Amino acid sequence: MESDHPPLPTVLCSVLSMKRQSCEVTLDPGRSLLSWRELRPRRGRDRSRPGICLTRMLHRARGLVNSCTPQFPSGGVTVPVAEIVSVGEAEIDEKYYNSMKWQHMCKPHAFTVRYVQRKRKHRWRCKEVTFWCSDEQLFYQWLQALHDILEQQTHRPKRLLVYINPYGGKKRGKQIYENKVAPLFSAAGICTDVIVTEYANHARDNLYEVNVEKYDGVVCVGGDGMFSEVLHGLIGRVQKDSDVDHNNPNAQLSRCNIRIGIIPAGSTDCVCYATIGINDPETSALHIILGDCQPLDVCSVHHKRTFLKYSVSLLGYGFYGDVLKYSEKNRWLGPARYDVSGFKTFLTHHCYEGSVSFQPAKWVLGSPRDQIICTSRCYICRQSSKQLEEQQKTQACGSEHRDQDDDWTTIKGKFMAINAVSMSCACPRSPKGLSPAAHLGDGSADLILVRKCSRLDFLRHLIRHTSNKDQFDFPFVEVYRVKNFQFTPKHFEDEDTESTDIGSIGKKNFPQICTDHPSCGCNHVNSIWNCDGETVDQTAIEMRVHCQLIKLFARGIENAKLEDDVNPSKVL
Ligand SMILES: Nc1ncnc2c1ncn2[C@@H]1O[C@H](COP(=O)(O)OP(=O)(O)OP(=O)(O)O)[C@@H](O)[C@H]1O
Ligand SMILES: CCCCCCCCCCCCC/C=C/[C@@H](O)[C@H](CO)NC(=O)CCCCC
Ligand SMILES: [Ca+2]
Repeated sequence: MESDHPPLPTVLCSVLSMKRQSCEVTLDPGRSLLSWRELRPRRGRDRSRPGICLTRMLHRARGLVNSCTPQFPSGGVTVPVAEIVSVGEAEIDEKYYNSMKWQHMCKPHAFTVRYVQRKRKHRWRCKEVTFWCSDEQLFYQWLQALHDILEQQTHRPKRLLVYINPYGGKKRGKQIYENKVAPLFSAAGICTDVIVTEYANHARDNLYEVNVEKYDGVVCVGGDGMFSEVLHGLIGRVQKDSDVDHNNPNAQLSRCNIRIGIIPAGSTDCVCYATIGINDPETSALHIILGDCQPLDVCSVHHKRTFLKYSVSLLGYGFYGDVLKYSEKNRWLGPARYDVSGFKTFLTHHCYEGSVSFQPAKWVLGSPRDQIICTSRCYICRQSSKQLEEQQKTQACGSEHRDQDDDWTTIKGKFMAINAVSMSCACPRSPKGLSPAAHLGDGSADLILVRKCSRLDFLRHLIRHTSNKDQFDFPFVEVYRVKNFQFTPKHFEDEDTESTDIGSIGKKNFPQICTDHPSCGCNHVNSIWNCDGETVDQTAIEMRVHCQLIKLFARGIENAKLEDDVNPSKVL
């Protein structure tokens, strides 16, 4: 009787030589695993003369081919095919070749497998192992089998467009790419077109012109600002191509299917850190090579019916707006500019008056204080996006997104900081981020309101960003999971809100002195918005989250155990 099931792929199992040691090597296509383990050396065997045991190996190898399944109870190495970086003919260095006394053979039949090795704190390294085959036939059989199985990894990129910001962070972008990334891409057979940017917004503008279709991904080498350029270029290009008016705050934006990779070479590297778990160029390059895919929420920011910016990490007013404003003047300091400016901003201790209105993200399963961390293949993100899609289908409102009008909450007051984050915003300065339980792709943002408080209280709140303690556990801090929000500064409310000169509104208000409360610290009427590290001039804004609008070459945080990553500091 004929079976309906396709025949099981054949297991390839041979005795090969690795570092002068016999090894049983198995490729199991059914389970997509490559494994090897050393065979115990026989007593009395002359280990310095591996050539001698080749004949024995040859017999055993032939006997074992296609015959068994890998079972390595101890001591072996097993690598999922999905984590093999590349396979190729070994490049044998002369010294090793001579020492092997194999000079009599015309060519060594050896192949090298490069694969991902996990280190501490989400760091990945590319490890390599070389296997020697006893004859040419066996060598080609292995190369062919490994190439065939890697060909099935169809989600891996073959052609990438790379933008390098030579001036980001410590100005090491080019060096980082050339030394740490390019060799890995080339080993993995990835073709690249590399553009070293010559001015700010070069990458963004270029993305409107290039034929993006011919690439499997766009890579940016730089920090959050450089990522933001690529984000704006790609989203903008897709909306233009699909005739979506981005100035309409309710427009249903078209998703970008081309993935973005980030090689961290900036000052904060928040997007990279929060989606991979570390800001390490080699780790990022390996995630790109393996073809990881992490959907990411994007927030659109508008002033009235004018599009301002997109944000994926922090949209912050007050403290983080002021930090950015002062840091921009000190760019020459590199990454240290944020520390200097953070200290200065903390000392000035400004608060800002205004009103915040928002609609809660009712469909989401999580909440900002539930301590459920977003991880690889996050259940909450998958469920939330499914629910949101169904909701949108039933609304059946064509290309316009319509929110219900009945569930707005408005909060008025004086704030030290208003932060909206659509991801945790974890970064080296704050390993668990501004909102540790925020989700990368749940279609919501966490809106954190830090009301006016004493300097000491604000310091206690800030310090908790560097420890495991709950930064929301203060009477002056509130946090909401929202789908959108609007902010109107108090001074703006008093103005003619119908003014058409949008660009001048923020600038006009900024230098004014608060006459109401000369002693309360509100000596600046308005702050500015920090949108992923870029300044936004308008103070009155509205923001809306677009669920999973883009995709990154990342996989979220694997086995998120915050305790491992953060040194608990003193309770303040
Ligand atoms: N060739 C260039 N010359 C000047 N500025 C550039 C160039 N290429 C890109 N930029 C701009 O540099 C700014 C900062 O870059 P980037 O984000 O890479 O570094 P960073 O600001 O040090 O890091 P982070 O954003 O992580 O804090 C970005 O806003 C980007 O638009
Ligand atoms: C006394 C100890 C106090 C320690 C307080 C540490 C708090 C750090 C929180 C850091 C949160 C970063 C959020 C990410 C923002 C990025 O989109 C943006 C662009 O790169 N970076 C900054 O605005 C740079 C922001 C830099 C802030 C200092
Ligand atoms: Ca989110």
